[in-house]
Amino acid sequence: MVETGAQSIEDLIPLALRDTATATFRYVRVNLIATTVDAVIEVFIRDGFKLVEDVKMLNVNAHRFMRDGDLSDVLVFPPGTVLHLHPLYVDGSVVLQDKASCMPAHVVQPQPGSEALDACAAPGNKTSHMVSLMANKGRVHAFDMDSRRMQTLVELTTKARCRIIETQCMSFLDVDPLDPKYAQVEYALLDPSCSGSGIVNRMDALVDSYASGGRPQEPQGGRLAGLAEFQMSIIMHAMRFPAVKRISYSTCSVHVEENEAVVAAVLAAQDEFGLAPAEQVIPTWKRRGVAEGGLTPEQAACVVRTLPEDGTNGFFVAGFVRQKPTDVEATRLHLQTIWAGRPAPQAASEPAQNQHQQTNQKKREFNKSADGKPAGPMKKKPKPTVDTRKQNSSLNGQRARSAVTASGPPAAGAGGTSKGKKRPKRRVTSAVTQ
Ligand SMILES: C[S@@+](CC[C@H](N)C(=O)[O-])C[C@H]1O[C@@H](n2cnc3c(N)ncnc32)[C@H](O)[C@@H]1O
Repeated sequence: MVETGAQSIEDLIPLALRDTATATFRYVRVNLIATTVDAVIEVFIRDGFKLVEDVKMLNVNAHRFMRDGDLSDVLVFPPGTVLHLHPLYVDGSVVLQDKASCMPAHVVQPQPGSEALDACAAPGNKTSHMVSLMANKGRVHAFDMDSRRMQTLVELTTKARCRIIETQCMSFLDVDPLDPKYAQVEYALLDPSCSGSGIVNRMDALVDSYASGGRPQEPQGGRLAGLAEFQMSIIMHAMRFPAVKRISYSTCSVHVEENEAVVAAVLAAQDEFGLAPAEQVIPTWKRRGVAEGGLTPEQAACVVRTLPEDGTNGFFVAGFVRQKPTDVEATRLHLQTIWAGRPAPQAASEPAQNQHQQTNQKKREFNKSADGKPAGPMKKKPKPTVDTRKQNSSLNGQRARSAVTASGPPAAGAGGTSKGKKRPKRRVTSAVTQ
């Protein structure tokens, strides 16, 4: 970017392509690290824009805009509004991000001062959104396998003034959930590679989501099945972090196989997490999931779909919440023992020890391998296999029976840990602390 003299990633897009990127409304996410929604509204009004209350009044020629009715930090402009040269965008006070892509951070709801992870983070729009909601306080662990996209994440989140992101260029599936470093991680945003079939806005296709480069393609043959297995393994892996209590799972795909069916398969494969209730998942948004792929109508009402006719890209978001609280202190004590290589310290009390044993028992069950043998909860790299006790998974019988493994990329564009390929070394490409 520096070499080309571009000010932002959108500047790298040929002008001809920018003209085609006007199919949907233009959404402006206010970066709460830098400013407030009211302050941004004032600036636009000073610049000659009129604040209106009805979407029917949005008209590009009349310079109008409005607050978004579902997301408190988002403003809506008519299709075709050119904002990438606006000073608020250039200085990082606002981010140009499709509304649907702003939903996951609102579903995961990370609190200021807490710890969160972003499993497939680059180029980082949702990572910086979480940091904005966290008021730049706490820690966000951002993982991505693609070093080029990770570099973009570092640039974009630096521009957005994020100071609490620690990036690691590696497969999320190789991250050890029991590493003490992640013992406080309570929130997980999962936006893994997908078919990209929901993307209608060329600009978003180029700067925001889907896979690791290339164009969205119509899925062929088993590609969707491979993506679904990979997506499920990412969710199951995030569920192994002991303190994680809230997860958002999203795709920019319109296919049931990557959306409702993956959620149904995850619900069938474990019982630590359930679906977040509808009132916690963008409750004002009318379009919900479809009762297909194994989801009941009640479950489908808990997840969100968006379509181009809603003025956004096609997108899907689901929230998972831990059903029972984990005994984080017991887990921490246990981890301390393992990592220090010395005998277990006396637990604070007998009940805590019992609780701790129960927690491990649960984990052993959770980590059971496909043949039913315990994989061992304290393995350095626990295999993200899916417990196959509940084989009536709706993902499809074949897949549920074979259990998801994360040992190889399911299809071109999706990223597991590549067999036969050299793995990217686990490394911290940038660590920014407060
Ligand atoms: C849909 S994009 C993420 C977009 C990002 N969340 C955002 O909003 O800017 C999916 C990302 O997952 C990454 N990825 C694929 N396989 C991965 C894996 N096993 N571990 C971590 N990241 C992976 C890809 O490199 C790609 O950057």
